[in-house]
Amino acid sequence: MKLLQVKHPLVKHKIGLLRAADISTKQFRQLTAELASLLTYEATKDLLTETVSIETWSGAVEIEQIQGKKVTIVPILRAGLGMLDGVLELLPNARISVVGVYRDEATLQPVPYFQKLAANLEQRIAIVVDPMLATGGSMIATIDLLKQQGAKHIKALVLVAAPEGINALAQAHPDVELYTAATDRCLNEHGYILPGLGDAGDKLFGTK
Ligand SMILES: O=P(O)(O)OC[C@H]1O[C@H](OP(=O)(O)OP(=O)(O)O)[C@H](O)[C@@H]1O
Ligand SMILES: O=c1cc[nH]c(=O)[nH]1
Ligand SMILES: [Mg+2]
Repeated sequence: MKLLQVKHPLVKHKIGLLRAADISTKQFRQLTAELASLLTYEATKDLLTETVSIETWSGAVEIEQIQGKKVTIVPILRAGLGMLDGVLELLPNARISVVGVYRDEATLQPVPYFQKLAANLEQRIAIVVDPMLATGGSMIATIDLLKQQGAKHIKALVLVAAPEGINALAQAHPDVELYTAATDRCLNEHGYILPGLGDAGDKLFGTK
């Protein structure tokens, strides 16, 4: 599996701010969206362009346009919604495919509960977004579902990844590309990432 930890200074700075225990809901939301944009910039570096001729004020000019496959963004409910606006900022025409998966607190197993996917997934690059890759179960279940519906080209964007989740995802879906802002130490006995962010969904939605 291709794994890219984005080392840009802005990413390092913003992920650091996101870890503060006393962060406000507003700041958590804002940084999550900003980091999502920065990861999207990295994850779209290999999009192909083609040269086309357009009319400008000074005559015909050749410009480059993104060609080929269209994109669908796939936020995993709930916490993935916090990244959606940041991705849309750079890909404003992308279709959105929503997948609901929660992690059973006792078993840590993913429980899918919603899906509404864009059409023609086989013709699209799917960019799956979720701030946390812990055991990897939620991401793997989402990618299983996308592949069952025809998706062939999948990139996953996360803010914090645990080694356990990276290994599980690499085993289950070696063809997927994973972009992360940080790779953390390990999971605790409740399956939370250390040092991590805590519960990203609760922080984004102001629950608990
Ligand atoms: O890698 P995993 O072990 O599957 O854990 C990561 C998942 O857990 C969190 O979701 P959660 O179940 O808390 O749902 P929420 O987003 O609705 O809070 C997080 O947003 C991921 O989806
Ligand atoms: O550390 C973790 C693990 C799963 N889900 C979260 O929101 N945080
Ligand atoms: Mg949660």
